[in-house]
Amino acid sequence: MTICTPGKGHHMIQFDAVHKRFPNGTTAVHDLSLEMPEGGVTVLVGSSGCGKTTTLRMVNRMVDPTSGTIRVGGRDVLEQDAAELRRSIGYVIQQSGLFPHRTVLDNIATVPLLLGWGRRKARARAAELLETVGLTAEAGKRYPHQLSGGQQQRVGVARALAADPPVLLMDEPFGAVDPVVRSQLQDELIRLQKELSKTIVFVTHDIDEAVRLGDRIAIFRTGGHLVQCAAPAELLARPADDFVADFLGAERGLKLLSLTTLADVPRGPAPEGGTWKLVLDEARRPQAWRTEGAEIPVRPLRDTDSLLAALNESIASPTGFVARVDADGALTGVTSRAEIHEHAGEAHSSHSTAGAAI
Ligand SMILES: Nc1ncnc2c1ncn2[C@@H]1O[C@H](COP(=O)(O)OP(=O)(O)OP(=O)(O)O)[C@@H](O)[C@H]1O
Repeated sequence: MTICTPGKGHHMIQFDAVHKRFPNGTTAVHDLSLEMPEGGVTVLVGSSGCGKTTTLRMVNRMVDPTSGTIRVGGRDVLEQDAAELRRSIGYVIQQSGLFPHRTVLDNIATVPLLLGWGRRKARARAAELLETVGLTAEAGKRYPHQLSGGQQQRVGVARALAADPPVLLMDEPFGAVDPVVRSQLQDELIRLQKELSKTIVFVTHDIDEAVRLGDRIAIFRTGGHLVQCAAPAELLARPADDFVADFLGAERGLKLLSLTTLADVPRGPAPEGGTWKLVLDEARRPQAWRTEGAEIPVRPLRDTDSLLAALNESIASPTGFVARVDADGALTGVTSRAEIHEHAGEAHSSHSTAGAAI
């Protein structure tokens, strides 16, 4: 049995020896002990049918466990009224689950109204949340089918946040949108989470999404077995077994580089007198690489960009150099392909030999 205990912080959600067997004999979750830290994102991943959704739905009692205990905020969920518990936990699903005959604003106001906030206050809160999730006031007057898939998902997130619940359950929330919109929605969630620090349980099939969003990732295999639960860097550097390694994919080394920033990689002055010259504007912002008779665009990187982005840029740049800039876009120096390569190798081996699971 894999037990996941993430350090000393407070655990908002605790699964203790939880088992779920459906009446038809299917074991969806097998002897699960898992703790989810307060204010952190725990991502549940694994192949289809491995029990992720069932695990998620046991948190708000949409499914009850056959045995074992689940606590939210220290309280056994089975000792709480199911409807009340559900209203106190935000829930976002793949198809947004919006009421088709209610306006977007009224959809978002659903839980506050159920909680007896009164129409005016509930709508004011809904209007505030529309803005929080990046939608216009005008969108609030429309009906769900008049929005794009990505916009509907934003409304789903706003609705889940309406009563400011401490816990959010998100079941493949971005599964039905195209990759560009998906990436935007992930960015938005990261931004929101920095502000709101909710305890989030997030189900996905997509390991890249898990690595991007998760503070911790729990990997399940068929039969509802938890195989490994760790911070993304730990998981990528030291998969517990072949199943996890296969699930992470052949590019797990590159994924690991996506978690390391460029900040510690040294930089030097831009090359002078060589084949390529870096053209700057009056604010020292890089404009292009220039060589005799040609100019090619430059894509400068900041210290907060990842080593993976740097590696990619160093390969794409015919000069072999990556231009580095500060927050205002002004040049701070350049780094060569060789240096980036060297640091990528070091970052990889330092993760692989780092201490025990965090
Ligand atoms: N109400 C139910 N009755 C019987 N079996 C069920 C029920 N709900 C889920 N199952 C079964 O339990 C197992 C786990 O299902 P679950 O939906 O939790 O998996 P999942 O990992 O979320 O899958 P997916 O990624 O495909 O959504 C599956 O074998 C599924 O068929």
